[in-house]
Amino acid sequence: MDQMRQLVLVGFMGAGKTTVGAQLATKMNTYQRDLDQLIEQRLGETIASYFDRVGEHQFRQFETQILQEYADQSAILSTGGGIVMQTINRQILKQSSAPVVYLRTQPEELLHRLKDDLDRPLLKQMDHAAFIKLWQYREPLYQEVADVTIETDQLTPTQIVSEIINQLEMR
Ligand SMILES: Nc1ncnc2c1ncn2[C@@H]1O[C@H](COP(=O)(O)OP(=O)(O)OP(=O)(O)O)[C@@H](O)[C@H]1O
Ligand SMILES: O=C(O)C1=C[C@@H](O)[C@@H](O)[C@H](O)C1
Ligand SMILES: [Mg+2]
Repeated sequence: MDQMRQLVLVGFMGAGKTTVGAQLATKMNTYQRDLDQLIEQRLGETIASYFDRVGEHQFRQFETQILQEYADQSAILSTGGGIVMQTINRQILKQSSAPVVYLRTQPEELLHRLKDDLDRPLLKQMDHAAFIKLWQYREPLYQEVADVTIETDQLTPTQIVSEIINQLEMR
């Protein structure tokens, strides 16, 4: 794989975009950008606090603005779990020169991974049934933008990194 080859990671919250993105960057000797972190840096505020203050609609508008800025700029771009909710974001991802990798994880496994996590605003508002419903709603949207899908349930982040590199090299 080229040293600076670009790649975008998408998937539901807890799928491992931030964790896998960081490991991929080390392995590929390049850098990772995390869209949630870029948003927080730009806002000077956590997403959780911004969400509470202005609501989801305004957060999504800001998310699109930052995605537009970085979609073609970053070596490895880890996106937020809700990036596929906006049609315009899906267009940006499909038009990006970077292959889009969907980290696909079953909702039960995600709930297990996130059980002690209080930082994700949407998680705070949802019971298990609502979480599964949102997963089912988003699933085809991730598939729509993905060039490669990796089933992550049974894999460690290190194994996922190897699988991504293998699959991209085979393309
Ligand atoms: N393959 C994996 N197996 C087990 N645990 C994992 C795996 N990938 C990530 N995790 C754990 O799951 C949690 C969520 O991971 P991470 O923050 O990378 O998800 P994310 O996709 O970036 O979520 P978000 O969309 O909310 O930013 C972390 O505690 C992380 O250590
Ligand atoms: O799934 C979602 O909609 C979100 C996931 C996080 O990455 C953040 O982008 C934010 O909390 C929204
Ligand atoms: Mg993340």
